This record gives sequence, C-alpha cells and structure tokens, in this order.
Amino acid sequence: MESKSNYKEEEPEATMWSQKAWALLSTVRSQSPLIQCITNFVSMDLMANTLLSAGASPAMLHTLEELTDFTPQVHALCVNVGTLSTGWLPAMKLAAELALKSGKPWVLDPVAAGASGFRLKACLELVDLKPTVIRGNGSEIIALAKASVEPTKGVDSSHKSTDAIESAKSLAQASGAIVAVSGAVDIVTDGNRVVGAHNGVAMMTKITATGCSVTALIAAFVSVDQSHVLEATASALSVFGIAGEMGMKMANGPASLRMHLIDSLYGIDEACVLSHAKITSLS
Ligand SMILES: Nc1ncnc2c1ncn2[C@@H]1O[C@H](COP(=O)(O)OP(=O)(O)O)[C@@H](O)[C@H]1O
Ligand SMILES: Cc1ncsc1CCOP(=O)(O)O
Ligand SMILES: [Mg+2]
Repeated sequence: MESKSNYKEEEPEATMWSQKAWALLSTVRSQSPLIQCITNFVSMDLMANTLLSAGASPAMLHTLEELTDFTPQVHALCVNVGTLSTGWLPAMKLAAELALKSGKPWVLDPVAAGASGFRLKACLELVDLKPTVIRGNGSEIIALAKASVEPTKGVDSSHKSTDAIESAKSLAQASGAIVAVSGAVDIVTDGNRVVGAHNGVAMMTKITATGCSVTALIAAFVSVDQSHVLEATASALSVFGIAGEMGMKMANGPASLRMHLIDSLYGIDEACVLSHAKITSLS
C-alpha cells in the first residue's frame, strides 16, 4: 500500500488552498449544481450519494434519445467508461459533444483504459471531445498517455500516482484537459503546474467506486468555478479525502467507512476543511 507523502506545510499556500476548498464546497452546497452522470452500474449508487451529500444534484441519465433535451440543461457532465458497451458509447460521445457545444464542463473517468483495445480506443475518442478534466488512477493515466494496451489489474491501479506525473503532464498538454491522478497523493496538473492533494485514507481503495465518485465530485466543483479548473479539481479531491479521514475515525472496515464517508461529506464544516485540507504545489 502507498504510504502518505512527505507533505510539508507552507503556511500561506496551505491557507490559500484550504480557503479555496471551503469556498468551493460552500458554493456547491448553496448552488446545488445539476450533474449528469453517465456511469458504470457498480458506481451509480455511491456516486449519486456522494453528489447529494456534497450538496449537488445527481442525474444518472444515459439514453441517447434524451440527451439533446437534457444535457444542455445540466451544470456539468461526468462520463465514466467502467462498464463500457457498444450500446452506451454513442451516448457518452453525444453527451460530451452537447456539453462542449453548450459550454458546460465535462469530466472523463477512463476506468481501466489500458485493459483492452476497444476500451482504449473509446477513451481516446472521448479525449478528442475535449474533456475539461480527466481523472484516473496511475495505471489508467499512464495507459491513456501512452495510448497503449497495458498489463492490467483491471479497474485497480498497479502504479503509484506519483509514477504517473510525467504521463499526466503529457496527457494534459496533448488534450488541453486538467489531468488528475488519484492515489496516496492525488496529483493534479495542467501540463506545467503540478499540485498534490494529500488527504484520504488507504481504506478508501477497499470500497468500490470511490474513484468514480470523486470524479463526479470534481464535476460538481468545476461547475461552480469554471475559470479555475485546476483549483476546483484539487479542492474536490482534498474534500473527499478529508471525508474519508473523518469517516475512518468511526469505521470498522470498508462497509462502515462507505457509510461514514458519506455522513462526513455531508457534515464537513469550515473548521474541518481549514484544519485538514493538505494541498500543495509539487512544481
Ligand atoms: N493509499 C491511499 N491513501 C489515501 N487515500 C487514497 C489512497 N489510495 C487512494 N486514495 C483515495 O481513494 C480515492 C479513490 O482513488 P483510487 O483508488 O486511486 O481510484 P480508483 O478507484 O479509480 O482506482 C481517492 O479519493 C484517493 O485520494
Ligand atoms: C469494479 C468495477 N468494474 C467495472 S467498473 C467498476 C467500478 C470501479 O470503481 P473505481 O474505479 O472507483 O474503483
Ligand atoms: Mg476508477
């Protein structure tokens, strides 16, 4: 298991970041953005509950015929290829096109991107539709950046997030997206700047769909501050990690952490974010 990083607090920067994270969570709570999620069957419940507990409004609509009416009305779109099929891919692409055309941010979760040629091609086609943010684990971001099918652990990562920093930077530069790599340290980059969010607990990897859910939370945070996408992405990752840390104090294992994580995300207050957020520049 990856260990926590050598985070060193630098006062003014740390304060700026934690205030930003709190401001964005407060705005999500007050504006309750509508987030369309086209996601895998495994994640639907946890993702919707994550968005609700953060104050956003989830809608798991994915039927092709509905998208022209619905997608232009949402505040952000989250596309997750976890249980990809030929039937769903056209809806993912159309929703991304509609989001792009209507100026709405959209976030891609390239689950298991390197697991098969079909999946990799689909992810690369989605990247061509200009996601605002791409969030994956280390192995997914490396596969996507190299555009190659890789030896895989499926949806889980066989790399540390820090192994994927150069891949994340090159993917960000090639795609124009902000790229986030989750792990013990969550990495966020625009291709030049690299920021680390050092919150979370390792037990979060033992709950399925925590990665999917934080991707949807990123969509919610970005929807309320489209001009600071990197900051919104790092803030969402940090807030979700803090909820994991708080939840872990009450949990006995993955199942109770799942419940306490959602409760903690719902209850998290300003003092908690200001004292627990650990976001810092890595470059
Ligand atoms: N070793 C770790 N320590 C602390 N938090 C972690 C660790 N690994 C992952 N996380 C957190 O768990 C969540 C899911 O990340 P991850 O497991 O990398 O995604 P995925 O489920 O897509 O593989 C993220 O919020 C991430 O920050
Ligand atoms: C287990 C599984 N299989 C296909 S999608 C999925 C959920 C993956 O969720 P996460 O990427 O958040 O671990
Ligand atoms: Mg994942």
